[in-house]
Amino acid sequence: MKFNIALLAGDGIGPEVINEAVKVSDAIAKKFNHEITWTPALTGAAAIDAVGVPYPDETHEVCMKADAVLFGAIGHPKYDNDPSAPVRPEQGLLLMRKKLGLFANVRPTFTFPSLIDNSPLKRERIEGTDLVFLRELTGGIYFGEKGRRDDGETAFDNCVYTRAEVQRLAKKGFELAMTRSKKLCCVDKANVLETSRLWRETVQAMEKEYPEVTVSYEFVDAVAMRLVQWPNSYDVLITENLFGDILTDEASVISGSMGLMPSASVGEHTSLYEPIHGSYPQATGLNIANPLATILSAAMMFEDAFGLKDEAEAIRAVVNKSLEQGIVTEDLATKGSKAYKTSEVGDWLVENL
Ligand SMILES: NC(=O)C1=CN([C@@H]2O[C@H](COP(=O)(O)OP(=O)(O)OC[C@H]3O[C@@H](n4cnc5c(N)ncnc54)[C@H](O)[C@@H]3O)[C@@H](O)[C@H]2O)C=CC1
Ligand SMILES: CC(C)CC(=O)C(=O)O
Ligand SMILES: [Mg+2]
Repeated sequence: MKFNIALLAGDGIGPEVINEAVKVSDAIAKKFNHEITWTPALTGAAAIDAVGVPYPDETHEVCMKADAVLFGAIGHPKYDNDPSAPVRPEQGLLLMRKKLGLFANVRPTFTFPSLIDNSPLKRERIEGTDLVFLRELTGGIYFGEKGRRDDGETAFDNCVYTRAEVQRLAKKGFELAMTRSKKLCCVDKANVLETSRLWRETVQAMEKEYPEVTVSYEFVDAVAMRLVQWPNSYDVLITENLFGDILTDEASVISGSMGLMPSASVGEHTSLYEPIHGSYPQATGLNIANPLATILSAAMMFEDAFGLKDEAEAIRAVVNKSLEQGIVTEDLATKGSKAYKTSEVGDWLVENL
């Protein structure tokens, strides 16, 4: 098969982890007789520097024409440390998600048997964890009206959801639950927020369409606690944009590193595969970032976007093998063991595929 993949490396460690994902994807393509054409495009701070905007029209065109998009990360300290910057890399990320219609961000959280002791959480709590967050990605407080009042002393960010937005995300959640253990948790703050009450009411109304699915409704603050206390009690979780963003970073602690967790952003026009982490600016250019979240995102791309399960499994298998053999970057290296460079991990995976 032939694929055209849009390649959006972004900022910070983005280009470094993307580089390794390209190496591994090309090796997989070669092994299974596929042909990949990568089309790089600008995004984030790199795009602001080059053309003044964080998600240029040309980049959007490239994404729309591609069979899938592989995304690194965006963000730069010069914007993080300047709250008054009029144009920000993150605006590009949000615009990209909106324009590509990527309303559902699938974020699996799982453990690797060889890394159980890398987690600060106790083995008996986390062993066997295998849950999936479906994070709503194009609505909520990140996209509502925001601003400052005339007094200059007051700021606001509105959280808005429509029933249709909740329904399309929840539908994916129910469908996913049907393919797994038929357990769905709707995470909200319905005791306080009107948007959460709309979420709860909408999901409750959909329950009759999926009689086999057992749905629980839990408040986000309690989920934040139970997620690290009893992660095995969850299977599929649906939630709004902000809650999903926060809870999935928290959940990455279960796996042992933020640098391990992949995701798929799916929706209307195309699908995009991205690690859940950001541009980790402290590591930029040091060749130390863990590339596995991006490589495992590429595995999700092979499976979900191209329907190539064997290729995806081959990537996951070699990743598992590398972890078992201690070929890991410094975030996973235990005391006294060697920390491999980002590019060394990629090279090892290619050689051992
Ligand atoms: N999707 C995206 O492009 C995202 C962009 N950002 C942006 O990234 C910048 C940095 O944000 P932070 O809050 O520091 O989040 P971050 O996810 O970049 O880093 C947080 C911490 O996670 C760990 N980490 C992240 N990626 C790793 C990797 N590949 N290997 C090993 N460890 C890793 C590091 O300990 C790091 O200090 C900001 O500009 C932010 O806006 C943040 C989150 C997502
Ligand atoms: C700019 C943020 C919305 C990015 C982020 O934290 C994420 O998508 O996980
Ligand atoms: Mg995040």
